[in-house]
Amino acid sequence: MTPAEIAPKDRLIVALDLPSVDAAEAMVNRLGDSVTFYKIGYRLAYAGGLPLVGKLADQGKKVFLDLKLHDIGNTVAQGVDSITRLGATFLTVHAYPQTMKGAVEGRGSSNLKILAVTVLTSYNEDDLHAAGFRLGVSELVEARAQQAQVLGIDGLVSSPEEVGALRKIVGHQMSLVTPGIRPAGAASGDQKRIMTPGRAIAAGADYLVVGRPVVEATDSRAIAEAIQAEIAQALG
Ligand SMILES: O=c1ccn([C@@H]2O[C@H](COP(=O)(O)O)[C@@H](O)[C@H]2O)c(=O)[nH]1
Repeated sequence: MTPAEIAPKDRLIVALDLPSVDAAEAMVNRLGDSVTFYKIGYRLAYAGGLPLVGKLADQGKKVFLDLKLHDIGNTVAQGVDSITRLGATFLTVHAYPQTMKGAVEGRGSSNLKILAVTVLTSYNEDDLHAAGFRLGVSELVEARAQQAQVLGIDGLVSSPEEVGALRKIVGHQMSLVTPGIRPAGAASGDQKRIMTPGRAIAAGADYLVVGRPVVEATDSRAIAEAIQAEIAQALG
């Protein structure tokens, strides 16, 4: 499927950052047929959430496993090989060359798509410098995107602020997935590079990841559907 063929509704990925499998399943039930794509990250994965990947896939949902792997290449390759059997659509690794190379090797010819996390959306220039990087956010995101492309990575995670530049580098060969999405007026929390759903889609993002604004809402389904409507409007 080319990015242009992705239905507006399927571009919203809801982050199930919830404390238990019961809480996650209750959220999936509340969202019903409105949401087709879910993300499982640290909180749920370490609370027994990995079997939920296959369960959601059996219900026709897609699952983004956001484990942000980073280790020596051999360990990453072996870990990713195990993960190919869980039924996820996307898996994240950090965008370090050895890590990305190992992930591509572990993925092999399976259907699992590897996304490289370029620079976390909670980081700004000061945070990067404090972590010892010489490059600024946009330079590091672009350098990592070029390396990811050469290594055969399937997609990139960045903030929507970098999507325009990334599209020029990688074209439509790689999926561009953006957290750091906030509906107008929503609290940014710890996110520092943020955009509204409509602006992120207009900038060229393929998928939007939204957690707290949906899962902490009084009416999660209404918020998810409002985001999907904004996505559809931005796509024209
Ligand atoms: O750079 C990144 C990579 C991953 N994330 C994850 O996305 C969600 C965002 O949740 P919100 O509640 O909408 O802020 C969360 O699971 C992060 O781990 C990211 O935010 N930035």
